This record gives sequence, structure tokens and C-alpha cells, in this order.
Amino acid sequence: MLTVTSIGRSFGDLQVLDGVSFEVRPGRMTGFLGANGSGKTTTMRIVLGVLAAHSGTVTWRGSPVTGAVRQRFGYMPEERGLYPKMGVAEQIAWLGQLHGLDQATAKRNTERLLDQLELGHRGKDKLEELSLGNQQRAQIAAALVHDPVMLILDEPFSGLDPIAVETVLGVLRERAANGVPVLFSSHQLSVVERLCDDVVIISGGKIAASGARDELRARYGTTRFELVVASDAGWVRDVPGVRVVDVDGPRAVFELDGRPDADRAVLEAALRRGTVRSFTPVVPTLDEIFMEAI
Ligand SMILES: Nc1ncnc2c1ncn2[C@@H]1O[C@H](COP(=O)(O)OP(=O)(O)OP(=O)(O)O)[C@@H](O)[C@H]1O
Repeated sequence: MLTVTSIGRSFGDLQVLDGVSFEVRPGRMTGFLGANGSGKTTTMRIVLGVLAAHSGTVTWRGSPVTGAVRQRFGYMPEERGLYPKMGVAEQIAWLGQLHGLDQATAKRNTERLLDQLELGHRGKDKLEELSLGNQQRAQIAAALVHDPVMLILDEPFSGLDPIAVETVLGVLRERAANGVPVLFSSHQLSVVERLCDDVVIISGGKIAASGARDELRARYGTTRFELVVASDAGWVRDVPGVRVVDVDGPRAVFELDGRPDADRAVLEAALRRGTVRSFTPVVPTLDEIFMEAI
């Protein structure tokens, strides 16, 4: 497990990270969400040791992260970083060797990864000859070639078409299933919603929410309900303790203002009036949680 505790960092007078704490658990895909400039890349750079924190600690399995441990991390930086004029397979295998693999293992891992990422037929091409989406797949292969114990990926899904998202996801999921903690940042909330087990939301350099995706959704979703009846549902507006979000004919979406049993009062009133087609809590999307948390 990777544990980030109370990280702080400034650039000049600008405090960019303030008391940032979260965990990336083994076998879990953790989505790191935040608006532009909220501090995701800075946090990732600190975890990787590319940048120093001004306060706080980063530990791996309970011990401070040393250079030798970082050597075994896999990182896909925001600025990417493969060589445009070098052959794809050649440079990925070479990166594997830089991370300590022998030549034969580096070559074998490279071939396997390129095949998995459906790039096997492009291995001999120069990176610059690949489309942007395929260059992105090559970057992912480069982050994975040395069988890292921890994966940190800055926007790994940006620029990928939906089929490529599935391909890359399959590769990352396989690593997670083998116990590797995976931390990845993304702006595509709908993608993260589908992909991640855990979520960390950062806003203005502070953690706004974190935890298991489903727990977060449940926590943020306990106060909103949808009622569908057989006739007009406008009367819901008059139930005490209820704030109506939307009424559209027989369908009403409302929130509770904290008064106990207001949801029950709505349901009982609806039953008294006639047929109730459905009455369900509304589970928020990650988009909605994100907008509320930041
Ligand atoms: N080397 C630097 N010098 C000065 N300011 C910096 C530096 N690196 C980052 N910042 C500032 O720190 C803040 C956080 O930047 P960071 O790149 O971590 O955000 P981010 O969440 O990754 O954003 P994005 O989603 O746009 O990539 C921004 O205000 C940025 O301008």
C-alpha cells in the first residue's frame, strides 16, 4: 500500500498542496480527480520523488520510499517522454533494462505488452510514425515493462478512443488483479466512474473527498429520491421537509432537508393519493459528487 500523509508544497508564495493525505490500496484502481491546477501532477511527482515535498511523508508498505523502491514503481508522466525518432519496441525494452531487467526479459516483456496493447505489429516503427492514440499505448507499455510494484499514471486515458480505453483498462486491471496498487488521474469522470474502485478528489490542493467509489456514492446519495406516480406529482412541493429538484408530470425528484422521516411522509402521501409506480433513492454520478465536493 502507498500512503501519502499530510503532504504540503509551495511554489514561491503559491501553496499548491496543503495537508494532502490518501492511500492507494493493493489490487485497487484508484482514480485521482481534480480540476485543472488542483495539484494532481504535483502530488504524483512528489510520490515519484521527481519533486520534493515541503512537509509530510510518502510511505510504501509502511516504510519511507527509497530510490530502490521508486525504481520498481511504474510512472507515466503528464509530459510523456519517449523518443520520437527511436523504434517503439527498442526503446521500451531499453527502458526495461534501465529499470534493472536483463536483456532477454526486457525483450520478452516488451513483446507481450505490445501484443496486449494491440501494437505488436508496430514495434519496429519509430514512435513519431504512430498515431497519437498509439503513441499513448506505447507510453503505457513503457510504464509497465519492468513489472512495477506500483503504478502511477497521469491521464492514461486521454486521447484514447473507446476501444483503446477498453484495451488499456484490461491491461491495468490485470496488474491490479495481481495486487498492484494503481493510481491514475483523469478528467473524464464517466470513464473513472466505470474504471475505479477507489476515488480521491482534490480541490485547490486539499483532499475534498476520498474512499471507495461505491461508499462515496452512497454517502452523497442518501438524501435524494425519485418518485413516480400515476398522475401529476406537483403536490410533493407542499410536503414539509422536502425540497423539490424537479417535477415533470408524474415524476418528482426531491431532496430531504434533514427532517426525520420526510421521505416516508412523501411515500405515504403518494400511496394515499393512488398508484405509486416507483420510489427510489437517487445514486449520484461521480460527476455530481465531484461538483459538490470541490
Ligand atoms: N514548477 C512549478 N512552478 C510553479 N508553479 C507550478 C509548478 N508546477 C505546478 N505549479 C502550479 O501548481 C498548481 C497545481 O498544478 P498541477 O500541475 O499539480 O495541477 P493538476 O491538477 O495536475 O492540473 P491539470 O489537470 O491541469 O494537469 C498550478 O497552479 C500550477 O500552475
